[in-house]
Amino acid sequence: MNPLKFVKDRPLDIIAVGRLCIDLNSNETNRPMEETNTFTKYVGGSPANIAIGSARLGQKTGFIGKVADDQMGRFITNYLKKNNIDTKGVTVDQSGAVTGLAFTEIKSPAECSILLYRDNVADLKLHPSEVEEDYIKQSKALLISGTALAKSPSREAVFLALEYAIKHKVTVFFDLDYRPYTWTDESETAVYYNLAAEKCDVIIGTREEFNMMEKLLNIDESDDHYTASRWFSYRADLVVIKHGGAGSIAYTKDNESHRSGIFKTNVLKTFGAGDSYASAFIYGLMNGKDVSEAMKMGSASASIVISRHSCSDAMPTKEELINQMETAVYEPVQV
Ligand SMILES: Nc1ncnc2c1ncn2[C@@H]1O[C@H](COP(=O)(O)OP(=O)(O)O)[C@@H](O)[C@H]1O
Ligand SMILES: O=C(O)C[C@@H](O)[C@H](O)C(=O)COP(=O)(O)O
Repeated sequence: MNPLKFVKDRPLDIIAVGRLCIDLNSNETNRPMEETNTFTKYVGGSPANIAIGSARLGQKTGFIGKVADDQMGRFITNYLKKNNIDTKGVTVDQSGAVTGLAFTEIKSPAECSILLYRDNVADLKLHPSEVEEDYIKQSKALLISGTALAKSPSREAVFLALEYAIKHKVTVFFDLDYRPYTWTDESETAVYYNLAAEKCDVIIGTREEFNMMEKLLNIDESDDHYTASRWFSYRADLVVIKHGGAGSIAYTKDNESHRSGIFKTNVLKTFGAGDSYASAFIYGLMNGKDVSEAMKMGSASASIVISRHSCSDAMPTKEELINQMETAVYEPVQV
């Protein structure tokens, strides 16, 4: 069963809002970053990865974001265009802001970390005046990403995008994407995450991200069902809680639950799992799949991306995704 009803006949399937950054992934693996010397540069940033994944699957994809006025900003914009992503909503910062960098470390397949350089980044300077209502109303869906709530004016830009989406019946997906580095105060984080989540139709996050949101309200040790049910009294129709290698669980407003296992894979690194899961999960829901099948698509996409070096570059095509679902070993859920 798919609880979502998307408006039809719009030029775009999905517009992502948020950061466009650079991933610098260590080429030397199985060692700490202190012992690595070379990195490969990829486009990064959770919403950027999800947008690239969506476009790779054939979704008509747009983006609302801000890039630095430098070589990195141009590298990013060119890459989006090469991946058939509409960049009308991407503006260029003129304040001297820089591109966020994510240095990634692969100590072992299970022990990866991300070192974020995010001071004075262009993506958080996205201004409400740069969010176009006429652009958002051309899309069936909008994806927002939690880190864009970390600072003004990006925060207000996201809330304006949410208002436009609601006004024009654009289905809103919220990928929680909690990066503690980007925030200064956990209660501030939780306040804005909760306020944004009230306006969203689908909320996707890990158990830890939902715990952060609930800690503010002195809700400790809640379970996935309680977490999901909190949001059905607002706009949410679907809440997904991800549990890493143990799979994921989704709850719908009509009290159905769906569990998805994982696809066995040769894990090179674990980051990229969430973004690839989100892009294929959303693709499945927008292309007539029921929740369980869409979750399996998300899991299959994640299993491909964590076996590869990058996130954005590694996002699978439709053919790769179908092949993975047909050939990889599926391990039933453990959550
Ligand atoms: N070791 C793994 N092997 C196979 N699939 C995995 C593995 N880790 C995560 N996944 C898949 O990726 C999805 C998202 O991973 P998770 O780590 O929960 O999200 P995030 O990357 O946002 O923290 C999981 O629900 C699962 O389908
Ligand atoms: O989101 C960032 O700024 C870093 C990403 O580009 C990076 O690829 C990553 O951490 C992916 O995160 P995940 O998919 O949530 O594991």
